[in-house]
Amino acid sequence: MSDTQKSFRALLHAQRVWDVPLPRFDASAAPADPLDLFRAWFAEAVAAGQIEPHTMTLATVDAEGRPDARTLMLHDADERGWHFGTHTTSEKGRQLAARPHAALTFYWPAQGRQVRVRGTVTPVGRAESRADLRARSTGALAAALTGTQSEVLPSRDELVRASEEAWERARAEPDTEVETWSRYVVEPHEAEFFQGDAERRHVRLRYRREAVGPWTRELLWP
Ligand SMILES: Cc1cc2nc3c(=O)[nH]c(=O)nc-3n(C[C@H](O)[C@H](O)[C@H](O)COP(=O)(O)O)c2cc1C
Repeated sequence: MSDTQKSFRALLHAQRVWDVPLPRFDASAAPADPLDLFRAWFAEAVAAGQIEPHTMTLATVDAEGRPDARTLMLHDADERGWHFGTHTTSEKGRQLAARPHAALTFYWPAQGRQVRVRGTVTPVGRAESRADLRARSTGALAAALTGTQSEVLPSRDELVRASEEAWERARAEPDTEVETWSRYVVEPHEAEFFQGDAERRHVRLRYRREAVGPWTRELLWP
């Protein structure tokens, strides 16, 4: 084994998980709707000082059924589901157009918590997508205006040029439309809340429902 490999392994194996004071989670007192529990856990993550608790992994599948995943920002969570924004023309946008199913995961290590959501993905439509972008920062609009997400970039200079133009336009025309930008909503049929435990007796509470209707709740072996 090379020295680089050895030192990498030593560093890796020195890392710890569930090594901070963790909250107790009484699953028997959990609300009937996973949205209520998500909102409560989100507020607790913010209060616990969790960095960027509004970031999540979005997993999709490509045309061959091969998984793909990336980090995105949560734009909202309401009775329709969990919302995010992206380009319809991006890799994920194309994947979702062909196979409108996704999984989301949030990881909040400050409290040893994970939330998983699975569901059907629907674009919310032009009016809401436009409002979504308008409500966000100049930087978010500039990023959206830069466009061509997931295409091959021939050089860094090209990005700088396109980005400078996009920032200028975002400042001058804050209400400008970005045709390819859409807000999407993941309509959940399953959500799981995981509370880590130092003794590895983690609590996993899964919510499931067939269609729109009441949620069933069950505990899972960790
Ligand atoms: C913290 C963080 C937040 C991100 N938020 C978004 C987002 O809200 N929307 C988005 O399209 N990409 C976002 N990205 C970039 C994506 O991870 C990804 O690189 C991009 O969407 C292209 O993915 P795709 O090629 O699978 O379509 C974010 C990346 C990071 C690291």
